[in-house]
Amino acid sequence: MHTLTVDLGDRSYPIYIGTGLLDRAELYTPHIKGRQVLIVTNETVAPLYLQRVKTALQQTSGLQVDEVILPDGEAFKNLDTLNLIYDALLEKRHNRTTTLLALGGGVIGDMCGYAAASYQRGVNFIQVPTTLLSQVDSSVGGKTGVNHRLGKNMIGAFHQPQCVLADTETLNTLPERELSAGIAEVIKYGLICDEPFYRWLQDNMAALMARDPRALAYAIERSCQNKAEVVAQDETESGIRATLNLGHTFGHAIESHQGYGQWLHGEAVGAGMLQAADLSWRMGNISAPELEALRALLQQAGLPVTGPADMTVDDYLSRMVVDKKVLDGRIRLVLLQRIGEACITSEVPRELLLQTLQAGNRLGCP
Ligand SMILES: NC(=O)c1ccc[n+]([C@@H]2O[C@H](COP(=O)([O-])OP(=O)(O)OC[C@H]3O[C@@H](n4cnc5c(N)ncnc54)[C@H](O)[C@@H]3O)[C@@H](O)[C@H]2O)c1
Ligand SMILES: O=C(O)C(=O)C[C@@H](O)[C@H](O)[C@H](O)COP(=O)(O)O
Ligand SMILES: [Zn+2]
Repeated sequence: MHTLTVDLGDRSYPIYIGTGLLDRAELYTPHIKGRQVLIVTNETVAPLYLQRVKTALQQTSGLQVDEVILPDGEAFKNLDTLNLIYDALLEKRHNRTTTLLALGGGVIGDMCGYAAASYQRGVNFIQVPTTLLSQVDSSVGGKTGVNHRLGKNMIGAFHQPQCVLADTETLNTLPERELSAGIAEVIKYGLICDEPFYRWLQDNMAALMARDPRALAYAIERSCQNKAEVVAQDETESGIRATLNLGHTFGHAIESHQGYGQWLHGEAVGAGMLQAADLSWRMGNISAPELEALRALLQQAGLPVTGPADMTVDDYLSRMVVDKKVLDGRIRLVLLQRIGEACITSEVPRELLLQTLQAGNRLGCP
């Protein structure tokens, strides 16, 4: 097992990464302060992993262990589903010392985290991510929340977990499409802050897609290390943390326009990162061969390299103007300064943005 730390002073917490961690009672217990735990999971993950987590927790005598099993999917990441968590907490009389435990992917982690941030004005929670995307990104950093019909993650809070327990063996049951979605966020770290990792990904994408355990473990650790460093510098996104949003202004527009769940978050981010890279090329920041190499890497990872065929420029713009990074009414975008370095700008010439949005499957063409 490898242990990384998210360094936030007296709110620092560990990220445990390894195999067989779900069963290890001693990893959970130091992070459970009271006598109650509510496991939040969904109908897909519960039959696979719920009993193992319960068995581990029940080794602590006197601990009340309850569960709530939510419907599965991005379409259920909303306030209605959140209410099912509050219902369970109240019906089972959970108090302020309770601990919530998110067992599942990013949808479960974001919703469980927001329930923890808001229940009785804030209780503890633990992240047990079971998708690649949640192990490399969503379980770390304390962004929690739910979607609104008009925008992604529009209702939420920053609320850090007590620990993150990433059992990489859970990835053995993950559908191929979800593996690819997770790889999109992995590629993101290479692009925004870690060029050597980007080169490693170019050399090792076939191993990752074949779920080589060593390659996966390395990619997860390196991704978490990168994210932990950014979060430690800027927990609430007043500056550098926004770089973790590369591709997301385009990607969130795709997700909400298509209807949540039609495009997976990672798929929309994959297409969105290529749009951001196309714009970076139009701005003269990266070369045409670098743009082509990114397209090839995304394709090798099984990710889309164009947005939805039927999405118009106006469809994009009407969604992009509600992005959380908008400042003084102006869209702010994360672009590439070069491969391995991102920049945040509201100074993009409008005609270049329109060219990118119009380019469709001809990204990278004048
Ligand atoms: N908070 C953050 O910092 C952050 C970062 C990135 C993404 N997100 C959010 O995360 C969400 C996407 O997360 P995701 O990609 O994990 O999607 P997800 O949570 O929908 O999980 C993907 C699918 O895999 C299933 N699943 C989970 N674990 C499994 C396993 N081990 N075996 C088989 N099936 C399994 C789930 O039930 C679901 O059907 C989005 O809502 C996105 O906005 C948040
Ligand atoms: O942790 C962050 O910061 C991120 O931006 C990570 C993203 O991958 C993630 O999708 C996040 O939820 C997007 O945040 P939002 O503030 O744009 O909703
Ligand atoms: Zn994301």
